[in-house]
Amino acid sequence: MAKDPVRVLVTGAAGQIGYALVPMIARGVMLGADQPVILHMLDIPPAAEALNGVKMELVDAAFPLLKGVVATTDVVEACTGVNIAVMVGGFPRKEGMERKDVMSKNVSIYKSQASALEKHAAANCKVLVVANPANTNALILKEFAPSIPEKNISCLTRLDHNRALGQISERLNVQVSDVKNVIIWGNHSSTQYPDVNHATVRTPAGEKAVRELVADDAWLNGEFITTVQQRGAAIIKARKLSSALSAASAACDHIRDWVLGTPEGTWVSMGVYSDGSYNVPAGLIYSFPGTWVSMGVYSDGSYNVPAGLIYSFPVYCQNGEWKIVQGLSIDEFSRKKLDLTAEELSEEKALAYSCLS
Ligand SMILES: NC(=O)C1=CN([C@@H]2O[C@H](COP(=O)(O)OP(=O)(O)OC[C@H]3O[C@@H](n4cnc5c(N)ncnc54)[C@H](O)[C@@H]3O)[C@@H](O)[C@H]2O)C=CC1
Ligand SMILES: O=C([O-])CC(=O)C(=O)O
Repeated sequence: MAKDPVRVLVTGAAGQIGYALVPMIARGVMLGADQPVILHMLDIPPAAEALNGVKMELVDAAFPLLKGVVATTDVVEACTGVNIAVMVGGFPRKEGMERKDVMSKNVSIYKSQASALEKHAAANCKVLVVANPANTNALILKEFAPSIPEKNISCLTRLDHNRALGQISERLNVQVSDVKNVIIWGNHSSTQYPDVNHATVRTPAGEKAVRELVADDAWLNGEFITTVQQRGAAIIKARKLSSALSAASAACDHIRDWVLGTPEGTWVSMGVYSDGSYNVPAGLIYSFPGTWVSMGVYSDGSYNVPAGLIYSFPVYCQNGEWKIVQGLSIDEFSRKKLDLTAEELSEEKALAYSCLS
């Protein structure tokens, strides 16, 4: 029997990420090739005509899974009945503006959109905030939508996670799909910490540690980290526009894994026959980690990250829920980096709250 359509909201849908994202959703990239969708697209009145143009193109593309399109500048109409909300709309920094001015504009946008989602979205709506400052916008949304469970509110750091996978795959000349379990810790900003200490590559001889295969700690602790941290700026320099196709693709990855589960990503450990991976002797029944991904989620104090921040952690997803991967060892180098990005998020939180008063 055909599935009922899922209603997916994209805010800022007339912008460049929106333009890359909505056809992916309508093609089933986000929710699967058998999942019909109804797209809700929100933008602001000056972008109404462009938004209508996007709607016309969606009709012209004749996507079989697309069962309806709502294109509106009315936040209540946009939020009504949505099961998934991808928040891409926001106020960009303009010449001569202070950080606080940008924060203040976004705090007021996320405060009002939080209330609309809380009142009008479907029960158990899952929210992904993409617009920058993504972690702090998500935190404000959480604060002003108290009846949406905090586990349903997240921000996008999957783009950074995918960038880290891409860098390792290029460096080792291996398929990106054979690299797994990098981690992005913290803020979606240049203080984020891309961590490869638990990352592995699938090889004919089993899974091998990235550190062992790269065999260049100076690169892994230096240029690799700064390349991932500053990839957004490098794209802006090259394109004169910020990342859009990779951001849209990462947003689909984030929601897909959250809703449909991370690959072999169970949080119930399962003993399997060892093929020699991680240098575990072949022939033993041994419990190996599955594949995790990075998501910005509400900190519960795991890894001594202050509770009450939206912070990027490694997570497994199963049955529509995420869980922070526990028990990973954190060395001294990593500890400092986890703390530094947490400090920045605490400062952003304080700045955001000062804009509310
Ligand atoms: N978390 C991540 O990994 C990434 C985040 N971003 C962020 O995503 C955001 C969007 O990027 P682009 O699509 O390139 O920007 P864009 O400027 O092309 O589009 C933003 C859209 O949001 C709309 N908008 C502004 N205020 C709104 C409101 N109150 N309600 C609804 N719509 C509103 C604008 O009219 C515009 O159409 C930016 O904040 C950018 O910094 C970009 C790349 C990666
Ligand atoms: O830096 C920006 O404005 C865009 C962004 O977040 C990214 O590409 O990671």
